[in-house]
Amino acid sequence: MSDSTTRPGTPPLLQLADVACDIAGNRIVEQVSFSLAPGELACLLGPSGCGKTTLLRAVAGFQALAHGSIALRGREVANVRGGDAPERRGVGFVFQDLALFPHLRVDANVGFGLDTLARGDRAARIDQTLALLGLDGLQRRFPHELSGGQQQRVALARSLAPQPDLLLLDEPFSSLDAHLRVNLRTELREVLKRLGIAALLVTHDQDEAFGFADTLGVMHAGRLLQWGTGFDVYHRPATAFVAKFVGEGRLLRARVLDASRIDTAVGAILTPDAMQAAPGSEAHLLLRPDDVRPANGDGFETTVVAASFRGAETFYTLRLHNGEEIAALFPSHLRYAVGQTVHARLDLQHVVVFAD
Ligand SMILES: Nc1ncnc2c1ncn2[C@@H]1O[C@H](COP(=O)(O)OP(=O)(O)OP(=O)(O)O)[C@@H](O)[C@H]1O
Repeated sequence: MSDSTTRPGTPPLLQLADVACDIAGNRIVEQVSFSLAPGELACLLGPSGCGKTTLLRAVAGFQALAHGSIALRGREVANVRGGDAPERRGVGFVFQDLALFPHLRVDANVGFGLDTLARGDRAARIDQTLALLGLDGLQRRFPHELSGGQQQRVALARSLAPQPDLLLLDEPFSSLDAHLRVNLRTELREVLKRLGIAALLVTHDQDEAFGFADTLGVMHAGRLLQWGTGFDVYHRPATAFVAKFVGEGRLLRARVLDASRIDTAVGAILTPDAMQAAPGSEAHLLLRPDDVRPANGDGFETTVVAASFRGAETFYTLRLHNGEEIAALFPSHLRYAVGQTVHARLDLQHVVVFAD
């Protein structure tokens, strides 16, 4: 797995080496290795139950390792024999159940981890952090006097106030409506970038992952399948699972013709990398909706199976002559009815083929 974040000479901020975790005798996380550079924002993305939270808890120090090791700032903090307690790791965290102290006002909640600061510095830090998150003037409120979005901001402020160099976030926006979610993740990204704080955020929402992170880690069944930029994960998915899970797309059946060509229901396709698979063997070609364009009479014939208007674009499901279906995103001024014949062509910027 590529590890583009480590610069020679400087240890990564966080490094996981071949980490495995067991819960109740079951292997929940397996063979996970990646590293995070100072200030880097990363997301762990994957379906429910794939082990994202367990991995985050292992980094925080709430989950023991069954194998491998975790290092922070070049120093090992956990291995199979045990590890540093969470409070000794110097990382901030915001978990799903954000759990503000209900009996403490906002300023006391945010100042909770600031015992080592002098009184005046502590008050200044609380005010600065609240201002950063747009919470000016709410210092004296109790949590129950705040909206859900404000409570979420206070929880973020509390974790940011000690100025950790790494923040761990488990679905921190899950209780917010779609609009607040986008606003808060955009603001949080800006704040973290401004302060140079790295973050590892767990989500099963790919828009959130694309919008927040520099680097995405896609997990499935306890394993990290790919660790890379959003662009790479989308356009150069490492496995068929990543291709299907991230973005909309279909895998079209293909047959290897020779080292540089495959045959599909829409004709022969040139592959950029030499095909390792033997001629005649089965493979699959990834087609994203943005790989399919309308064509004027040329191209291949399809039948519209479903159309979903999305404003600027319409998302179509198109059936090919052999019954296979592909997805297409066309400008919405082109209107095709279900059952209509539509000519389409491929405009493949990245040809992704998975050998079976
Ligand atoms: N305390 C526990 N006891 C038993 N099984 C557990 C426990 N905690 C987690 N698991 C199991 O471990 C697996 C991974 O859980 P985890 O919470 O890490 O997944 P996740 O990817 O974060 O899921 P989600 O997106 O739904 O939060 C699941 O199958 C879950 O049922």
